Order: sequence, then C-alpha cells, then structure tokens
Amino acid sequence: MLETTIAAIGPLDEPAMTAARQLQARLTKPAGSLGVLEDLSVRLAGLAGVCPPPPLGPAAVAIFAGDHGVHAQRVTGWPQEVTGQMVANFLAGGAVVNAFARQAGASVTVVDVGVATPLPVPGPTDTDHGADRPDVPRLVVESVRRGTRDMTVTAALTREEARAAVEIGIRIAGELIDAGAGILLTGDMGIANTTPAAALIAVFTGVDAAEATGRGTGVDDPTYQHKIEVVRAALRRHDPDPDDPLAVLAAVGGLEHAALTGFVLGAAARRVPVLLDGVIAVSAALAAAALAPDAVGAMVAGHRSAEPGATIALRRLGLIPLIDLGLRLGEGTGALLALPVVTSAVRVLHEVATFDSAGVAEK
Ligand SMILES: O=C(O)c1ccc[n+]([C@@H]2O[C@H](COP(=O)([O-])O)[C@@H](O)[C@H]2O)c1
Ligand SMILES: Cc1cc2nc[nH]c2cc1C
Repeated sequence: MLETTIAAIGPLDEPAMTAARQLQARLTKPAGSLGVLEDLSVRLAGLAGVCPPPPLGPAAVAIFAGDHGVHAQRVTGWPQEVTGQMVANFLAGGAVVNAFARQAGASVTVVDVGVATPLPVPGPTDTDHGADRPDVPRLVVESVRRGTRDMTVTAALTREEARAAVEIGIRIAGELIDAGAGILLTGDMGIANTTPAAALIAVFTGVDAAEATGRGTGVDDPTYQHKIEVVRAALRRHDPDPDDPLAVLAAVGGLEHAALTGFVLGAAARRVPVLLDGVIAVSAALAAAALAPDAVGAMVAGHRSAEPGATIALRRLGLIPLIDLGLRLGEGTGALLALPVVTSAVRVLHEVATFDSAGVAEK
C-alpha cells in the first residue's frame, strides 16, 4: 500500500498553474496584492489540475495519538497518562481543537495509533456514531503497539511497525476523502512527542540536535539542555540514513509521526491539500517528502510553531506558514486557524471580478 501510494503521487499540473497565474493578473486588485494567497491559489490549482480549483468542500482534522518510550528519559514535565486523558477530552469535545473545529466547521477524527494507557473512553460501538454525525468527534483504534520503545536504548519501532503506522495514516486519509473531505488537517497528541520530532528534523535536514530541539510543552533550562543531549544520544546510537525514511521513522520516530507521514502521502496521492499543524506534523512531512518529493505539492503550512525545529523543517520543505501566532499546542489547532485563509485563497479565483467584467480601469 505504501508503494502504490508513493507511485500515485505526481507533480503539480503546470497548465492549471499557468491559468491560475493569468487569472490572478486579471482580477480587480493590484498584481501581487494578495501576497502568499496568490501563490497558494496557484498551487491549489496545480494540485487539482484545473483552474479555478474546485471549492474546497468539508474539512477533516485527524488527531493521531501515541506515546513514547523516551518519556522515561524525563524530556517533558507531563505524565504519560495525559495522552490518553486528552484523547478522552477530544472525544468529549472539550479540548482547544474541538472549539477551533466547531469554529471552522471541521470534523474531528481521533486515531489511537499507540497510546500507552488504556483509554478512559467508551468502547468503539459507542463512538462509531461519528461517521454520520460530522459534529461529533470519532475514535478510531488502530494501535500498532502501546507506545514506542526508548530511542536512547533501542530503535523506537521495528521497520514493520513504522510501516504499519504509515499505512494507517494512508488509510485514514483515504477514508476521510471517500467520506467527502476536500481538505485534510493534521493533528497530533503524544506527551514527549516533540523529542522524536526534533530527532527527525535533525536527521532529514542535517542540523544539529541543539538547533532542532525546542522546549515542547515548556521545560525549564536544565531539562531543555538534557533534552538536547537525549536527542543527540539517540542520533549517535542509530545514525539513521535520511535516504531510508522508514528506517529513520523506526529508529527515532513515533507512531503518530509515522501515521502523519502516511496521512500526508495519502492526501497527496489523492491530490487533496493537507494543511500541516505544528512541529510534529512538519517533522512527519519531511519523512513524507523523503519518500515522495512531489508530496510537497499537496502540503500547506498552517502556521509557524514556536518550536525552532518547525521553522527549520518548513524552510527545507520550501513552505511559507500562513499564520504565526506563537502557538505550540498541537492537536491540529494551528492548522484549523489557517483553514479560512486557504478557503479564502480558493474563493478569490471563483468570485473576484476581472478588470474587464467589472469595468475597472487597469494601470
Ligand atoms: O504543535 C506543536 O508545534 C507543538 C509544540 C509543543 C508541544 N506540542 C504538544 O505537546 C505535546 C508534546 O510536548 P512535550 O513537551 O511533552 O514533548 C504533544 O501532545 C504535542 O501535541 C505541540
Ligand atoms: C494539557 C495538554 C494538552 C495538549 N494538547 C496537545 N498536547 C498537549 C499537552 C498537554 C499537557
């Protein structure tokens, strides 16, 4: 499934992008005055293969949740149980992501790819009502294992586990698109997951652990220095080859990072835009780009996370974040805030009059 997905990912359509650029030049506004939105509209036309690209249709956020063996190295101030407890909060509709999803009109799907603790939520039969109720968060349990292994001791995942998680992400993307989603948004939940995100960013971009690592949920100075050393130790132990992205995900990744990699690939293969959230999403996007370089065409950077690694990853991907509000929450919150910017970019191509049609004089 991974191989067929990668094979289905192709470049942006040049004629559609040319048509979008020409249309932008005829709309009743000074050329270039919509800045990044103009480039975004051109890329979305290239992804759809038609200008204007179809209106985006329903948005779906998928929150991939997992736990991390490296939590044992004290890289975060939060207990591991918070991952499962927040999953319950997402399903109850009480998290920030739920408030933002209601504001944006997006559905919420929570995917347990590897939460360590038993979920304090009702069984699957009590939660599958979400399928026909887009306003109700839905739980999908696809646990590969109950948390990764400690990457400072051994590989976080086997290659097979990493592949399984990637393929879950591909499948979730396909299911959401089949159910009508026109844009996918990434979300993540996993106490300690900024540590593997930093390691992935260091491997795929070649920067030092100290540059890729941030404070995550907000650790103090000694813990931050220790966290950098933990990332460094994992990189030294595994020395992962960036040309073998599955091996990188297995050595120093996480189950939600791997699933997000697949989610991005799945969107790209179906030529549906995928709006990236924070540092976990962009670390997974680097893995997706390493597996399929053309997948970058489907990626839209929702925001610039406060985590320093996010900026490094976005620069490598050549993506400009749509908003920059100092967010560092995850869950998909930054992607949801950026959603109206993306829909507005498409709306411009559909709704704005041309100089000719509106009788406005040109320069
Ligand atoms: O999205 C981000 O850029 C982001 C930045 C910092 C923290 N987070 C969230 O916080 C959790 C991980 O933080 P930590 O400090 O435990 O590694 C995890 O649930 C992430 O969703 C998310
Ligand atoms: C409370 C809490 C909520 C979160 N949402 C995403 N990551 C999180 C981490 C914590 C600690």
